[in-house]
Amino acid sequence: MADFDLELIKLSKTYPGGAVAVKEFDLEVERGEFVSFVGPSGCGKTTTLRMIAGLEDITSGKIQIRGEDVTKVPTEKRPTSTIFQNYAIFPHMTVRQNIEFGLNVRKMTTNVINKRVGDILEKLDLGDVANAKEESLSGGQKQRLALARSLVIEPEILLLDEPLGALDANLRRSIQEELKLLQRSLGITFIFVTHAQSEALSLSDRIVVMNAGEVEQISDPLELYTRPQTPFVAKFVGSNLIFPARFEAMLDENAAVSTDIGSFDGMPVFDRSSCKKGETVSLVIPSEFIDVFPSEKAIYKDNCNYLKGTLSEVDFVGRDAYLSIVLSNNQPIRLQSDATAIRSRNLTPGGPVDMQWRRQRATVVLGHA
Ligand SMILES: Nc1ncnc2c1ncn2[C@@H]1O[C@H](COP(=O)(O)OP(=O)(O)OP(=O)(O)O)[C@@H](O)[C@H]1O
Repeated sequence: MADFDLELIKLSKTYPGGAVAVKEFDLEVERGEFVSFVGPSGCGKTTTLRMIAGLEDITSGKIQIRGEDVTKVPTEKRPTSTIFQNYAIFPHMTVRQNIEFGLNVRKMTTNVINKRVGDILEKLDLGDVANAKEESLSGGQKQRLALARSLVIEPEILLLDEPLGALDANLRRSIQEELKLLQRSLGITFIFVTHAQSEALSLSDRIVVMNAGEVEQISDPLELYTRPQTPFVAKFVGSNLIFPARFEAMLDENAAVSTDIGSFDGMPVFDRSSCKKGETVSLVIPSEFIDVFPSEKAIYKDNCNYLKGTLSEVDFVGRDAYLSIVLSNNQPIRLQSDATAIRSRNLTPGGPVDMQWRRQRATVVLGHA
């Protein structure tokens, strides 16, 4: 058996009109991984998914599934199944008939069809609505029907294009949990396209961040959130403070940088030996790692960096606090913090504050956002 379930090798797509949608996309996915594609609208997520499904021709590169080159294999012969945002449920058919459809197309025997459909109806808790049509199904049931229809053909890879996009926020959260549990219990590979980075962060084993047809970073959610590799990812994922900076020198493991508002340091995510003094970099600090104190109450520690500012406003929204602060160069920033911690500090709008974070929490990336 091949090592990887799915391999994209320098996969590229230029549409006939000349639009370059995907550029030399390399990816290796292990069996049973949950991998999400995220990125701004038009960055090439759907095009990539459609190329994997065989719904879109590729311009160059290669797609391998379990070690076999499927680049020229027609969509119905690929071991993939796709779920689209609108589910594409046949409205004139019952739930059972919708699920049977793919098996009939594949000319399976009645015995196999009955067994598989019965199993999947039970697994996805659709038995009670087996004879219902789309119009009488809830959003969650439609979503499960779309899953059932895709899973019944026992694909090796399930491709999901914004499958939760049509659901309201509460239903979306509960279906997210179901989806993750189902994926784990089936052990099949999921490739998931979403606009919602929080969804990708909570569901995925790994996330691919795309920008203008190119891969910016492929990481697990924690790494992506805490160690962005590029200014684009720092801006796109999480809530980071990003300061344009110049590289000064390496201090042990950390890179020392200078900015308009002072000198700081952080973990470099570039080749340390090749970065030269004066090089353009950005200092990235996840806002969750920043503590804010009234200036007179700050206790200075060696393993931390500090930044002074003036608090202009605090908003409490449930468990979060949003602090608006103006820095010494008049730059306004906004920080998201824990409401309980902020309440306990008696911060006064208009007063001076000290922001503190552990040096190791900051990341230094090459280039400016
Ligand atoms: N059929 C097409 N013909 C020409 N250009 C296309 C076609 N489909 C997509 N494109 C272009 O290719 C690029 C990538 O589109 P794609 O739909 O893959 O992006 P996406 O990241 O999935 O966007 P969204 O999040 O909005 O769905 C865009 O610039 C888009 O305009």
